[in-house]
Amino acid sequence: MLVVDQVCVRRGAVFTLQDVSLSLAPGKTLAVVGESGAGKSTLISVILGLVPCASGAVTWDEAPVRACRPALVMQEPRSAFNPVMSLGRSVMEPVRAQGLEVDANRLARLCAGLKIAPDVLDRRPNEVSIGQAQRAGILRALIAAPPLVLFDEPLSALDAVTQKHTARLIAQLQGEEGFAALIVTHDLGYASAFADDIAVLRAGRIEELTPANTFVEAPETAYGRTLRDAAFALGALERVA
Ligand SMILES: Nc1ncnc2c1ncn2[C@@H]1O[C@H](COP(=O)(O)OP(=O)(O)OP(=O)(O)O)[C@@H](O)[C@H]1O
Repeated sequence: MLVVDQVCVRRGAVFTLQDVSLSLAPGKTLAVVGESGAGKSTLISVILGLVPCASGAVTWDEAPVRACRPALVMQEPRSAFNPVMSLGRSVMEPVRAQGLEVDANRLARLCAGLKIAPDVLDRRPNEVSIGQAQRAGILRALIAAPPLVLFDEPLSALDAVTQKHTARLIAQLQGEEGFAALIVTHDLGYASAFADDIAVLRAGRIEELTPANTFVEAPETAYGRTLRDAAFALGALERVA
């Protein structure tokens, strides 16, 4: 399981994460919400070991997280891929980097689930739609069957119908594969519908960590209520319900 234990991250003189603690078990989904600049991307970076902890520790099964080869679904679907490589070649890289061959059955099953036509993988990122690139990003993350997947706004580039389809698909694949999922999102409707728990990050601290099914009815903090009410005002919660 993923354990983030009293982590502080400092950028220059400023702490961008302070005393952040959370855990995430296999098969579970934690949504991290919070306004711009709250530290959500920094949390992903520190989990992946891309920025150091000033204090505290991040582990997967009591070892450094990178040892479990976590996968990241990046926010910008097209720029997440090498522009001069076919999507298919980029997708295979995490498997080949481990000195393994791609399991053709697994690839076919994931492509079918993600509705990725074979010819899409022959194209470069600028030759597919943003939605196709986003689904290819999810394929690349899942192809090597990682135990931990970090999703940074995985639905942000998609229209509402494709968002719903892709959210359900991620949940279905998680049910089959049992990976732990940490999802950074601005979308409280998505978080409340698909996560087990919701962590509200505010100015680098966890303001509250609440089961998703009670967050909509009863956020634990005034700031949680502010976020919830803002999402209601924009219609985000009604959209998923
Ligand atoms: N490389 C950096 N150097 C200095 N400060 C940084 C750096 N990256 C991020 N920050 C600062 O850290 C804080 C948290 O940024 P972060 O990108 O984690 O927020 P976020 O919650 O992901 O925001 P958004 O929703 O806008 O993506 C911000 O104040 C930001 O300006």
